[in-house]
Formats: sequence, structure tokens, C-alpha cells
Amino acid sequence: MTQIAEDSILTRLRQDADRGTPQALYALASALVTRQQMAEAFDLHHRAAQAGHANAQIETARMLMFGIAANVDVPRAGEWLLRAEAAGSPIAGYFLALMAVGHPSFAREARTNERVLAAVNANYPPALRAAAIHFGRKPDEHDQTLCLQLLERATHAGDVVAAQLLAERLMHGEGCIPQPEAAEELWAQLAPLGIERLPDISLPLPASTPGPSNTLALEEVLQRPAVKLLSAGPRIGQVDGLLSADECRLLMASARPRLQRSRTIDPETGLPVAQEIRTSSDASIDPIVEDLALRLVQLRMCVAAGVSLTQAENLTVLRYEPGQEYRPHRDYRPPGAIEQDRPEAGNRLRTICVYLNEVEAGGETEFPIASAVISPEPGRAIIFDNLFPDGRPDPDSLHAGRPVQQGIKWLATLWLRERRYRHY
Ligand SMILES: O=C(O)CCC(=O)C(=O)O
Ligand SMILES: [Fe+2]
Repeated sequence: MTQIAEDSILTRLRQDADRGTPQALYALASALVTRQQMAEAFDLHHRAAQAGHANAQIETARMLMFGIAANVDVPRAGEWLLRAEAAGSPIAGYFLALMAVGHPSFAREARTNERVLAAVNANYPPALRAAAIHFGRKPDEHDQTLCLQLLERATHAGDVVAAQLLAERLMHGEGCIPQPEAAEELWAQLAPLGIERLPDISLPLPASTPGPSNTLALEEVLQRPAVKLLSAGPRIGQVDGLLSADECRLLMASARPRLQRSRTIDPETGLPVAQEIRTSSDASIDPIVEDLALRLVQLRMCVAAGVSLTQAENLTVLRYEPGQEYRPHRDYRPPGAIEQDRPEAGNRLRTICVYLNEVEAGGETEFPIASAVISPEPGRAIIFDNLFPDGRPDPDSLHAGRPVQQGIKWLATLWLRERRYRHY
């Protein structure tokens, strides 16, 4: 669109907004958001929200959740969402469920499941995707069918991540008989969007005790898995099959469009720089792109690590090609780096890494001082302490991602702080 045509649209929206109907305020605010004029957009969304416009209430809440043109204010975001939900918006309920996932009362909040179900019934793709992945972990045939049906509905609603999960299931015959033609058809539709096939992974269903069949019970994520201890000092643990094939694929598909050359913190300046120590690519998942499914996976990782989700830095997904590696390093941060990124959260207490695919050769994680070597297996997690119990950095936590020799290695990492890092 030309600049002139765009300006005339904005002028018309402004004239309409001057008459002050909530819909006109909302329309102008939405147009300003696409033009990155966030301060004015927030003011207009807020006015429309006060006048009772449900979508403007959701947008006001989202801007307060993510601190866009306003300071993060989670309680106020929650109030706006409750108002929008009371006015009949299932999407507002979805965001309330999303925020509840990091909260200590999550297990007792039966309404979270009801809210997600309402958003599923409204065909809201992020809710369909999260519910599909939830049912996909359950071995019951009925739940597996539900998973596929929900992925299909999300795909029809335009969700490209769900489409990738669906294609992989159809290809491998997970929860259905193998349907390679249907999978190929989906991949053909995704190709013009620049989306390639995901790595082939085959994984038995996770060993966790599933909730009741045919019932959405997201609190299943809070079950603490058995951790196999590989070393007592520093503590290194392993959990096989922590994540399901759908969850591994979700992480790879969500990260792929956001990959860039990895950076590490320069100990001198405390600033991120590209260095030979870490030659992979990675994607940091900003909370603003975090959907319910991604938050549930991160909560699962945090439960395994015995740490609150609010202590987690942004999820990082790494991708190593042959020859790429993460040379020996420690995850705790130099003092300068802590000061630049929420010093009140303290240092990196613990790390959890989950391998997302099979690596043909190489790519093991090695702890040279603790004498542990872990081979990548999809869904396998390793959890290790970076600090002594008294908070001092433990130099024995030295570890490395050995060079990949053949194939690609995908890994998801959460660096966990000593205290609260996230707002919710
Ligand atoms: O790639 C690996 O095996 C290790 C990754 C790692 O050390 C990290 O993400 O902090
Ligand atoms: Fe590390």
C-alpha cells in the first residue's frame, strides 16, 4: 500500500475515533499497533476497554502483561481479562489460563481447564494446539484420536505449527495408521511458506501417569518425574522421556523461524557477542510469543528441575550443525552480566537441557570435571547445578556440547535463577 493510501486510512480511522464509539477506538488502536505507535495505541485500547469493548480489554491486558507502552502490571492485566471473560470472550479465558500456568495455585485452579476448553470450543488455535499436545501424551486410543482431531482443527484454522505436528504424526502413524500421502500434501502446503520437514524422531509415549482419558487435566504437567542421579557434586541428573515427540516438535517448529547465530556473554563487558566458544544457532523465545503449549512444556521442565517457572530465563532452543559445538563453559554468569539482566533474580542456580531429536553422531554433553557424558536422545533431559547450596559458583559444573559429527542436534535450555526472574 502506498504511503498516501495508508495515511488516508489512518485519517478516516481518526475521524471515526473522534466520535468515540468503542469499536472506532479499537479499530484505530489496532491500526496504530501495526504501525508500532504503541503509546497512543495503549491509550486508545484502554479507553475502548473502559467503554466495555471486550477485544480492547484483551489487548489492554496483553500490553500490561508484556509491558508494552506500559509497565508490566499483572494484577491489572488479570482484571481486564476477567472483565472480557465475563462479557463472553473465551480468548480472555485462554490468557487467564496462560498466566495461571506459572502460578503456585495452578494445581487447584479447576477453572484453568474449563477456560482452555472454552477456547478450544471457540476454535482458538493456540488452545487447540495446547490441548492436542496434552491429549497426545496419553496412551489411550481415544485420547490419541482426540489429539489428531484437535491438530486438524488448528491446522484448518491456519496454525502452521499444528500443521507440522500433524504432518509428522500422519507420516509416522502416531495415533493413526501411517498416511504418508496426507503428510506429503501438508508439507507441500507448508513449503511455499519456507517451512521444511522437521527432523524425524520416533519416541515411545512418556512414562508419566496420564490423567483420566477424554478429560483435559493440564495439572498432569506438575507430576515430578523420577530423576536418575549421574553425579552428586555437582549434582547432575537425567530424565529420559521427559518430553513427548509432539513437545519436541513444538519446540523445534516454534524456534525455527527465530534462529540466529548464538551469542555468549563477554566476561569483560557483560554484553552478548558471537564467539568461537559457541558456534550453534539459537532462538530465545520471548514471553510475547509464548503460547500456552510452550508455557506448559517449560513448566514441565521446571517441575523436573524442582524450580518455579517464574525463576526461568527465556527458553532458548539451540541448533547445531556438523562441526558446531559449545566449548567447555559454566552457565553461571560473571558479576557484570547479572547486573545487566535482573540482578534481583540472582545467578543461574541450575540448568535444564532437553534434547529434541536423534543425533547421528557426536553432540554429547560432557562434564569433564564431574566425569559424565550424556548422549542426545529425543525427550531426554539433563539437569545440573551451577552453584553450591550456599550460592557460590561451582567451577566443577564445567560442561560442553561436543561437536556434532553427523546430523543435526536440537536442544532446549532453561537457565534457572536463584529467585524470581519472570513476572508470571
Ligand atoms: O549442547 C549441549 O549439550 C550443552 C548446552 C549448554 O551447555 C547450555 O545450553 O548451556
Ligand atoms: Fe551450558
